[in-house]
Amino acid sequence: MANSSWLSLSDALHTMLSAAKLTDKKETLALGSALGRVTATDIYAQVNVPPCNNSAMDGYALRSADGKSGARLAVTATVLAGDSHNPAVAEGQCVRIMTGAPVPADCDAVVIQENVRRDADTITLHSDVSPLDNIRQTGNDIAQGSLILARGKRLTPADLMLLSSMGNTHIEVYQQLNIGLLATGDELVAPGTPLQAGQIYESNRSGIAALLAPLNVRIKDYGIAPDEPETLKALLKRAQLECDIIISSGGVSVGDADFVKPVLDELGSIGFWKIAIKPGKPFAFGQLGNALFCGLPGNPVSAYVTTEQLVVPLLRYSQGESNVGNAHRLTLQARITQDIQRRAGRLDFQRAVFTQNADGTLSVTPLANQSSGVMTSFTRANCYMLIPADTATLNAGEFVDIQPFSVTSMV
Ligand SMILES: Nc1nc2c(c(=O)[nH]1)N[C@H]1C(S)=C(S)[C@@H](COP(=O)(O)OP(=O)(O)OC[C@H]3O[C@@H](n4cnc5c(N)ncnc54)[C@H](O)[C@@H]3O)O[C@H]1N2
Ligand code: MOO
Repeated sequence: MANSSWLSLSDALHTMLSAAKLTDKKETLALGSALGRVTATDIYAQVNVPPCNNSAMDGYALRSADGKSGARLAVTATVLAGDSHNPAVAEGQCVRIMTGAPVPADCDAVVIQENVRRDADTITLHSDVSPLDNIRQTGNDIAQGSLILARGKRLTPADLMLLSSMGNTHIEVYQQLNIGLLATGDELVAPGTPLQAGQIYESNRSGIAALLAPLNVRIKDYGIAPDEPETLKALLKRAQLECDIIISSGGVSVGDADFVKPVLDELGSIGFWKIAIKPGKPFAFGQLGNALFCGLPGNPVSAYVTTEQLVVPLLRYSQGESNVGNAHRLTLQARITQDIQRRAGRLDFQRAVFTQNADGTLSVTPLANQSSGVMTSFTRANCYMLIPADTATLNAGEFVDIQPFSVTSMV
């Protein structure tokens, strides 16, 4: 049943981003260590790329005025990539030139060698040549002084190549966020230990840490806390001094051993509790001293979904990344292959498999078991299928939104 006190996903995200403290601590890193970090300043091109007119092809540099089909030109010199000489080229002459070599100042075109016949030191053109043919002009990729990366850009491999192409060796980025991670629950034991009666293996921390790995944060693992308020308080008091953001899983519901919310209330403040999403309803957000606190539900699927949909955007925003807001996940449209009946009230993130049809359209089939404790359907799925909060019935053939798993939020 829907409840009017539950926030929508977008309102929850908005509240979290509004509470985020943008990091202002910067550091300078060698490019080799900067992948996935966020730029802390605007970066302007220090040089033209390419730095001089150079040839895009192997062939002959000439004056385009001489470039008529059938013309015969004398080959007077050779220029290789890396050469610095600038041979004079008179009317009726040309120079042999290689890809990447500087084009002599007297020339304004390059003809590819496939379009000439060479006899000793003479070439005959097979076709007309136009000004600037096969020339990569100075500054054509990047003009010196132009903005190439704006502040707030998460660095991709392509960005690092671009920076290197301009001669940069280091870059100013925001410092890593310190993220505290803990699991709560008396029943939990770390994998590697034999299970006793009543115990299960703790799995949420490994998945959450892996989901955060591309964000290049520093994770401090506080381990597994028992369902005991005083121990939890002591742990969170320590974590709030050591972390920018604390992420816990479990203990946020209404059971007799669910202490996370009352402890958050006592030590800090609760921003909101409960969101109209499925899974993930009892997600709690608040403040502990100077740290933000995200209390994920303990069910593994709920913890995973709320990490992806709420925690990742919060971290990206806190890291200084611009462009987090409206499009943090690519959303496509697919036709559902079966009827669905469900109880309306929460935006449903169903684990599903999408395929592409011969005509390019997409079809999507939800997996049979959508229980919040079942991770197997996650590993078999390749997308979320979203059912809007107010939708109770979907008929086969209708369009639904899907979010493919393999496309991350690095837009
Ligand atoms: N009376 C109600 N009961 C529940 C409600 C409700 O509204 N009323 N909400 C349900 C929903 S929805 C969820 S989600 C869960 C969330 O509960 P908690 O956050 O308190 O989670 P726990 O009770 O601690 O654990 C739930 C489940 O997940 C297992 N678990 C917990 N942590 C881990 C971990 N780190 N690794 C692996 N498995 C974990 C735990 O053993 C439980 O089976 O509450 C519903 N109840
Ligand atoms: O919200 Mo719970 O996450 O439905 O299982």
